[in-house]
Amino acid sequence: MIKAGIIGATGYAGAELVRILMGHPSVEIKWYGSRSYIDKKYADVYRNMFEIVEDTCLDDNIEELAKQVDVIFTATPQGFLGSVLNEKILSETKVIDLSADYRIKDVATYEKWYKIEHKSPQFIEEAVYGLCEINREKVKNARLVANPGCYTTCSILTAYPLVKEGLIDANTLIVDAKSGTSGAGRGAKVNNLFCEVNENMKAYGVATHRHTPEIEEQLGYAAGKEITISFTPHLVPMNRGILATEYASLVKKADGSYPTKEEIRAAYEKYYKNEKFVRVLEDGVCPETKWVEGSNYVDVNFVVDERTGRVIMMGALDNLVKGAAGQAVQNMNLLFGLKESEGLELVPMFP
Ligand SMILES: NC(=O)C1=CN([C@@H]2O[C@H](COP(=O)(O)OP(=O)(O)OC[C@H]3O[C@@H](n4cnc5c(N)ncnc54)[C@H](OP(=O)(O)O)[C@@H]3O)[C@@H](O)[C@H]2O)C=CC1
Ligand SMILES: CC(=O)N[C@@H](CCC(=O)OP(=O)(O)O)C(=O)O
Repeated sequence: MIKAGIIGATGYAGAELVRILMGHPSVEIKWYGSRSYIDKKYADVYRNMFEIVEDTCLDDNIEELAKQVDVIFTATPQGFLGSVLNEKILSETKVIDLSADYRIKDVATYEKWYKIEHKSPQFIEEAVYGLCEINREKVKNARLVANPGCYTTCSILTAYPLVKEGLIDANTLIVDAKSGTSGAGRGAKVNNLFCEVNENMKAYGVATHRHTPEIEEQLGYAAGKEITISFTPHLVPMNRGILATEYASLVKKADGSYPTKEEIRAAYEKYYKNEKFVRVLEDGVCPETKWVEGSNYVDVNFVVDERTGRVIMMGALDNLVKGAAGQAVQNMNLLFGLKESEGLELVPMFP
């Protein structure tokens, strides 16, 4: 059995990790890390775990944890892992970080967008960006995996084939994304109170959201050049789910015509035909958050708008599963040579 520890097990992403790992046949959770609930029974923090998890919350002492487990998940706020990571930890255990501390390769970009000084940038270079469908081979040999977040996983996977194949001008990409409120975490914030969120929809972080450089970096690798995009997130009154609607200009072919629907579908099939967790929907079917809820799937599709010369791409995922804990477990499976979908055969729930 793989011994796992979770720092931040009492947050929403950590709790989803607990739920998924409880059903994983090859993993046992040895450490439920917390900051506010030390010595309290985990099932008293999350009562859905009553008579399922008997353990008590421990602290966030990552150095002690590293001696005891094969893999550590850090489901902690930005800056936590960066402030505690060291060579000894990485020599003793694998680390999968659900925060953004090791996602962005350029430390100045991280510090500018996150407004945090990075305390251990020496590990940024070796960290592998854990978007499994794209970086699978690199993940297998990593010590440190930077698990992509919810908006970014959805935004990147939705556009990736068309950027990679040069079918769209990546610099024209506009990502309009919506997130359920669990994306903001369990901590109390006025903006996330029931009366602020219910029966309401709002954009936030317009032109300034920290996920913008992450999407630009990853799609830039696919494009083979630096790109600049627009990204606007919105908060919607749902518990879970991300829906990304993405617009980009199609690149004309040598004969002056636009790529056809069939050519675009062929690009999606080329990259995702064998991907268990990316479902390219049938022609005319738009992704919906409900159809992926509770599962590790990302549903994607597109419509060619011949009138404007643009393609509209759409993607949906569950922010806590493929957008966080599910993808982290997918990465863990790769790190330990397990079947990539082990413990992740979660059927979407409905209604
Ligand atoms: N929510 C989501 O949909 C997604 C979240 N993520 C990322 O996962 C991470 C966790 O997010 P989320 O679960 O939503 O956040 P929450 O606010 O729900 O949980 C944060 C967790 O971190 C712990 N914590 C808080 N501050 C500290 C600290 N200074 N030192 C150590 N531990 C601390 C908390 O402990 P306690 O509660 O015991 O105080 C809690 O367990 C973030 O980096 C986030 O960006 C990534 C993708 C999606
Ligand atoms: C609704 C909401 O507030 N969402 C969070 C993003 C989700 C998240 O936790 O960020 P990562 O994906 O980078 O880990 C936000 O906008 O900051």
